[in-house]
Amino acid sequence: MSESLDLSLLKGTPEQRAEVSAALLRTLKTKGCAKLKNHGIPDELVHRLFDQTRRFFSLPLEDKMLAKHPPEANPNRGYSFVGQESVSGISGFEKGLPQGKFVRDIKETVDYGSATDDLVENQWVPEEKIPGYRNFMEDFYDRCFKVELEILAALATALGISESDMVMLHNKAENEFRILHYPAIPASELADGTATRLAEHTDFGSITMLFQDSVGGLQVENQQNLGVFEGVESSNKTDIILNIGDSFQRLTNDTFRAACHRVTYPPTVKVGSDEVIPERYSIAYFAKPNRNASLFPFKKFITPNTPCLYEDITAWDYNNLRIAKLFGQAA
Ligand SMILES: O=C(O)CCC(=O)C(=O)O
Ligand SMILES: [Fe+2]
Repeated sequence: MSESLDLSLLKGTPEQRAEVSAALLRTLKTKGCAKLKNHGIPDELVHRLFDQTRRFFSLPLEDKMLAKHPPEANPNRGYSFVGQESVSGISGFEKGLPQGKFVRDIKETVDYGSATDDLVENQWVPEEKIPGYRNFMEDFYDRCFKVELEILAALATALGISESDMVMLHNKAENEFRILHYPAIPASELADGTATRLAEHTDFGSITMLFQDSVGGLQVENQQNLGVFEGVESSNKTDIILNIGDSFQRLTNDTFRAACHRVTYPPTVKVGSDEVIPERYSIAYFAKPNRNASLFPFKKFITPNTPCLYEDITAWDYNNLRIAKLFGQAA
């Protein structure tokens, strides 16, 4: 994966802004994801985000279950234990493939939304279990929202569409924020292909901003070489790893395609060996268009040569179509 892009240049001269926006678009279109540094969220807070995440997952299971996710997809809030959700149900979705074989994800997660969301509530463990946790997470969500809008505006510039239309489409912060823990596991347990850390998938929203620790194992499909998954280098956990989701693919009428990604063996561990794959933590912020917004492609992308590929659907209906496939398959 190429160098991290310097996001602070978005606040530089008009030339710097145009240059970094174009580089962002180019990297996403070729590599499938981009790494961003100087994004405005202080390093110290990213380190604390990992600390808080570790604290949550270190709680006993009965405490984590005090903030449990319901067994079904919605409301998509709260703690999902290992095995509750499996992403293989949507693996072929973006490529129009039928549902493939079921693969278990060996991960546990917690999903949050905006603190001001009036449709669904976040699930928190009691404050005394992890003092300061809720405040920290709510603040971090808000910080991600600010960065999200800057990135979306930059992408709009690079695509030649209205920045304000793009921002308006996302101004309600109806996003999702997910902490993930992949427990340590013998490599041999993943060897027969019935289980993995996180099965191949695309994200549903507009853009995803991801933080990963230094363990490694995240792979993204190269957009110029489909079928080839490249490891995302993991030495700097304060970098944001950015990728495009399906909603953006629809809005741009496939000018921009959502990149498939997955989490598997880190580069240091031999496939099927007796080694134990170390535990891994990551945090994903899924930026989504407002629930009531239409995902119909922007006019600019519908031309005689590029006819419209998509029916009209609201962001919320589309989200629910996708998320329904994630839960309840383990039985
Ligand atoms: O853990 C990771 O690095 C990736 C997480 C991810 O792709 C997701 O939650 O959608
Ligand atoms: Fe993802």
